Amino acid sequence: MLNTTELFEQLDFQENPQFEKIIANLVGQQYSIVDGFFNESEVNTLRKRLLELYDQEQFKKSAIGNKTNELIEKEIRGDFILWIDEAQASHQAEQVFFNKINNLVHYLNKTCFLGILHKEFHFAVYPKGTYYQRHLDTFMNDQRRKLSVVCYLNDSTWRSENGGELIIYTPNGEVSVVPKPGRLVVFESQVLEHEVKKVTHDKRLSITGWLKTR
Ligand SMILES: O=C(O)CCC(=O)C(=O)O
Ligand SMILES: [Fe+2]
Repeated sequence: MLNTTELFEQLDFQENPQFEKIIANLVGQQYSIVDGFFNESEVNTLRKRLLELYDQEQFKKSAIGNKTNELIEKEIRGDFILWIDEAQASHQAEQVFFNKINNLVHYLNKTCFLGILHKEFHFAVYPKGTYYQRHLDTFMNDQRRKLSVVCYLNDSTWRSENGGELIIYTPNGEVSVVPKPGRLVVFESQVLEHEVKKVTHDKRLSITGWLKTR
């Protein structure tokens, strides 16, 4: 019998401990939290890019639904978003982001046969006082959303007192996630309800997206 490492060698495939952890977590508890998914310099590059686009007023009020079917509903969510078009992503920041995400997607498809064929990602800014009420990411019309992926781009001065925690409602209780820079959260879009608590200081910065089947 081959062990996993030998099997991967034969498949000309490099085992990735970080991705393995995500898979093990997803199998065991339907979500995974990975610190340092993006390193400090990558987070700085991404944050700078986000703020540049935000300052150019390219963001718009978020809506309920998906990219093609949006309904603005201020009571439910208060963030501002900008969809990222990967095909147009010429900037270094977007390339850093998609390189790593695409590696993860290839890994998931190869090792778990997840069949991820599409992705959609947006930058998000939650100004002070905003939140996103408890919801399921597939609630409107998108059953193709398989995994939700959130990556936090706040700077290192972000504190838990700033609010804006992500609460994931699991069968075993609530999990509270502080939006620390570089932290990635992945969870099953069709299964786990979640919410973003009100931001009480500063503005909360992130990239959120979905890995989708056909
Ligand atoms: O920013 C987060 O932590 C989660 C955002 C979210 O739930 C969403 O955009 O659907
Ligand atoms: Fe969500």
